[in-house]
Amino acid sequence: MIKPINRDVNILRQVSQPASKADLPVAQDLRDTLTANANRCVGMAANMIGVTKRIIIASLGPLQVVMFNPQIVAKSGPYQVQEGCLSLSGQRSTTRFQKIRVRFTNEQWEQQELTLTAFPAEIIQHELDHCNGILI
Ligand SMILES: CSCC[C@H](NC=O)C(=O)O
Repeated sequence: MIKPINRDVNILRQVSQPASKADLPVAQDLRDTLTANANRCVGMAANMIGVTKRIIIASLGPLQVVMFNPQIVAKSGPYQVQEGCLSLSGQRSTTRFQKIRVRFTNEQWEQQELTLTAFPAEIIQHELDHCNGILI
């Protein structure tokens, strides 16, 4: 279901709780909401739709990838970049890493790892910050 975008910083600043299998339906809400906002958004964390669980979605090329309990297990190549966020106005400068390895649970509830670079890596870092209550 398409959900309203949460702009309440009291919720956005909370550290999200680990996700469990019971949270699988949140994936569809994230997919629907990202699709509805695809003209201005490339990724979301569950707290952006008011669910303070560690779940993110990212548009990686043509795919929308949902990750439960994502963790960055390796990173290299720091750089500065200007980013925006659907939950905030304006753009802000932040530090990201050019290359990351992310470990997560997929929608089949299997553990998976992906190595990502450049913009896909940036999206994951932005959304994972949301899970930790960190805003750009
Ligand atoms: C480059 S990372 C930017 C991610 C941002 N989404 C909000 O969580 C967005 O603009 O889609």
